[in-house]
Amino acid sequence: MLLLRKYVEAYTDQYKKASEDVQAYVESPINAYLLVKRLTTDLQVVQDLIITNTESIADIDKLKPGLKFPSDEDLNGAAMALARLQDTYKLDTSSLANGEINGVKCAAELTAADCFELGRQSYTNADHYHAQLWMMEADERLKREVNQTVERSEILEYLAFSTYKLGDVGLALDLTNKILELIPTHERALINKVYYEDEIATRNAAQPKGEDGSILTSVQNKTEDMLFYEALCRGEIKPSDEILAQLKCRYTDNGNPFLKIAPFKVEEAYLDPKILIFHDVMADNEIATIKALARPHFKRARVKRYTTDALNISNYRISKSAWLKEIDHKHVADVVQRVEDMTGLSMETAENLQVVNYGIGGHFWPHYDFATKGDPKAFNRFERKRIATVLFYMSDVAQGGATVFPYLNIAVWPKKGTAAFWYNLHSSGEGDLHTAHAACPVLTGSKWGIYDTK
Ligand SMILES: O=C(O)CCC(=O)C(=O)O
Ligand SMILES: [Fe+2]
Repeated sequence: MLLLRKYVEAYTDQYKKASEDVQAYVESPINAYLLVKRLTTDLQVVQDLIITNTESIADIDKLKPGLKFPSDEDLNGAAMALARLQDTYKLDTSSLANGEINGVKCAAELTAADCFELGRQSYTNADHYHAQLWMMEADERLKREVNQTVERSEILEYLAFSTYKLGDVGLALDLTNKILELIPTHERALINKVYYEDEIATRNAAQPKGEDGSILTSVQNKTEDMLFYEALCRGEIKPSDEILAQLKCRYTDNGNPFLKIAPFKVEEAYLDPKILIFHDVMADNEIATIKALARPHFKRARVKRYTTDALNISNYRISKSAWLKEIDHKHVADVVQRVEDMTGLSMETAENLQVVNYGIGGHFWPHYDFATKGDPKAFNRFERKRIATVLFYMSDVAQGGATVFPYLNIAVWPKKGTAAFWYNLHSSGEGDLHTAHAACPVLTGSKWGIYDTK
């Protein structure tokens, strides 16, 4: 009973602290992780909090009644989001643990136990690369901790095993010997020692292990395509000078008399396929209305599996969506009309407007907006081919969050009030395979968009 009271008190304190941190948490993935550790309830809440943040203390307050201790699943989601950010934006583990992102201090420091927890979760995901990084960091931090937050032998055990999985048996053995210096009777260490020594003796050591079918997030396991995608997200890749030289900016009225007075400001981002950026196409008050209308209806985005036709939550698309109709508000109808004016395409076949919010770590892996060949539904008469896509940005994003086209080497950076527009199909009606695109993970801040396909 006493123990229970202690838990509740500790938790209440954590909760208070977490609420104060909300603003800071919006700024930093590390704070997001700490926040999840402090007040998660269930997976849905983690998704709301860390993955697609809710931006306000009122939202956090709503969670109060259901508070429970963070589950393994919650912490796991947080660790995966952090690993994604770490890889994509080449974030250094020690700096992250110091609460720094790209040289700017924006979060509290992690304890050795926090680092240990991140390592343990990575290990559970068979992500031995990040497990090793975080366990090494935990060990470093532990040396400096007066009140030690975790047992060194536990760190060393995970560290030895991930090191072994990454192929360095010699180091795994050294680490295991260190455990035995601390606890000479450590049972698992004694068994592993013999095992590692055997491996070394049979010179079987060079082979990295660990193909157990689980998620591969380690840098070692990344394909060239993934590494290229991440470089694009970091803004390191550009189209050739020849291609850039052909791009123009212009005013356009699309032959529409109404637009003669206020033509659109259009910037070409690519010519074939045509990708255009429209500047200043949403007013601040429209953005405020649309965010407010969408907020109560947000649900974690789901992805259709064509094999089962079921809509699933998936790690390759992490964001919240809500759908709005023209009748919901004049501002929605105005935006729908604007899409028609911008594109010259009728909105009759369009889906409702999808409002999307990505929080820290939120992203959408490279994909097409039209049904691809392998998808039997592509030939279903109910499944429309999406001719074009319009994407309005309703926020700037402090760091990360670009829309990138991996086959075209271009990155479009979100800017409040602008919109990107592209055709997904060739004029023949066939899908244009160069239109593959993705939403890079948000590193700091929050990304808001309206997504409309027609
Ligand atoms: O948010 C983005 O940058 C792209 C989103 C997207 O491609 C989609 O929702 O289909
Ligand atoms: Fe898309």
